[in-house]
Amino acid sequence: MIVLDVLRMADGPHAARVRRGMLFKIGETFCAAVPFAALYGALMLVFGEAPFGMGEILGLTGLVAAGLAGQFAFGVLGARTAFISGYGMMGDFRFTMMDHLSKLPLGFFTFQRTGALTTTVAENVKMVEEMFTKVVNEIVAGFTLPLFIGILLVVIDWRMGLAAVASVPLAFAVLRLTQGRFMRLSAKRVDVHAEVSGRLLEYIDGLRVIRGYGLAGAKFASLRDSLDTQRRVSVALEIQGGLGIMAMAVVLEMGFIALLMVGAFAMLGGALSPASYLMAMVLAQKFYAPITRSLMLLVDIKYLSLALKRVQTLLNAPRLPEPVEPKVPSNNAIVFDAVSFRYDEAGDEPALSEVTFTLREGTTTALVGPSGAGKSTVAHLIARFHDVTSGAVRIGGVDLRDMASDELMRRVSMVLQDVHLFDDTVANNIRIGRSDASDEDVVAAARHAQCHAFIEALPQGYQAPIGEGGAWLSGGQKQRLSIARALLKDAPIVLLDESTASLDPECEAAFHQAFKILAAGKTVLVIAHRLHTVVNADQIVVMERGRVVQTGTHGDLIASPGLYRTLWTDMAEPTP
Ligand SMILES: Nc1ncnc2c1ncn2[C@@H]1O[C@H](COP(=O)(O)OP(=O)(O)OP(=O)(O)O)[C@@H](O)[C@H]1O
Repeated sequence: MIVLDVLRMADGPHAARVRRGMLFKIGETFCAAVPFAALYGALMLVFGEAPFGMGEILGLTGLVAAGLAGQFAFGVLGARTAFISGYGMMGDFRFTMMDHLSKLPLGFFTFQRTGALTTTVAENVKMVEEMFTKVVNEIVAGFTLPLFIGILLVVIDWRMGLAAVASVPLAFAVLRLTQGRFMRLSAKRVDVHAEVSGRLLEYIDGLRVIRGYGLAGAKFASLRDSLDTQRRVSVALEIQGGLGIMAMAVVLEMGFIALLMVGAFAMLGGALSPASYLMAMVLAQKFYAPITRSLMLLVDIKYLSLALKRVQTLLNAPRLPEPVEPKVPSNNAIVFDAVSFRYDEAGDEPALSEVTFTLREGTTTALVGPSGAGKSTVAHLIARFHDVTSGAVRIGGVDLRDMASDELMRRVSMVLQDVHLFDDTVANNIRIGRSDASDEDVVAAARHAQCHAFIEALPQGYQAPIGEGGAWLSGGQKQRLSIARALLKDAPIVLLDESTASLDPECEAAFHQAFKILAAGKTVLVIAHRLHTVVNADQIVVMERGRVVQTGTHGDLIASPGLYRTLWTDMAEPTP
């Protein structure tokens, strides 16, 4: 039962408030029913069924005024409580979700998943928020008002009360009958919606390639297919949902016919007064509309329950486990001890097989090897983007899995090929490295990273907005900003995924100058794509198809036959 699920979700400090909000809503609807009792009294006066006097009139007027005042007071309190608890709870919930996302292995975030995630985090959570702030209380009101009116009807005449409520279970049954297909279509729509988000994300991300190959708009088949399915499912769902609701409403209103007839017979037989008959007719008008509305909301809430399920599935995705008793490394040497790793648990080819080597503290190790050899994977495992499949990665003698993730992140800086810039100022993008850094520290880091000159040349300098992704910055400028971040962070371990191939010689020189300052005294791992940049490394690890095939200095490796010497010779004598 979805309403129970919702209540279960409302735990923590907001739970009591959510329930209080519901009680206020019940109070509000009770007060809304009070004027009907007064109306009944007035009708009895008019039809001469009760003694008419000023006292009675004043009494009834007071009753209506009290009902309206109570309705207003409870209404304000209820709305306030529902909004505070609903938005408060979902605000906390969003933070929990962000925190959870930050602790998932990076393998979780494929394009399709990221699209679905955007839908879940942005839209589905918003839907659940609506449920808490508005829908649940509306349903509470939608069922309690008819309950009070039903009681009033029974008090007036029990036969009319029964006639009025007889159609309610029938309406429920009709709704249930039409629900199976509706829920199947709803589940499909939620899935298709997430798929469309993934496709859109892929489309926007690959827009340059798509345009380059003339695949823009409707020619981009996968997005078009998803949009077509979304349209078909949405139309079918609206038609199916509409049919069910209409059938249910008609069956429900048939209770009014029963009420008319039962009342008429009772009045003709002298068992019912005209005031009671008239009052029952008026009450019937207020009886069915809220039930129809509530049943419609229940259908909506069932749809919302699918959104809730997606949110719960996301929260249940397993995080990288945190140690119960975290250990602190004694130094910053890194050891790969017989590490094997598969991205896909079921896949045949491991990305790394039995990789063993040591990065001594304060030295620079270069990783070289052909494309796909596993170099980036090594760096990602040091940053614990994933956990190893077997073996262990240790820093200062401590297995990464025994180290608190905050401790690891404090120790490691990454300068990646793909520099991510946020839609913020230049200064704040550098400050990602250390959020409490002063302006002077930011400028000093930018100077050392060879960024100061181009930042100063901007009209707004360090306060210039970078724009999402930093589209107007060159590749070399982005990389140096990334070094400025790492300089500011000043972590003892630095991982550099070097892609200097895209830089012109001047930019490359500036980059290496900046990196030299960053690397001084640190334990450094450089993923090198061009061999001439690694000749001075303290150690070179040569990889091929996920294995370490050679280790040594440039001098050692060039002196003996092997992959390194082949790569070096090929580089020196490029094939014509
Ligand atoms: N996210 C991923 N999911 C599945 N397989 C992956 C993923 N990333 C890399 N791989 C695979 O793991 C292997 C090693 O890739 P890796 O990126 O570490 O190589 P690399 O040496 O850094 O390559 P390059 O020099 O081209 O960047 C390759 O076979 C690659 O296809």
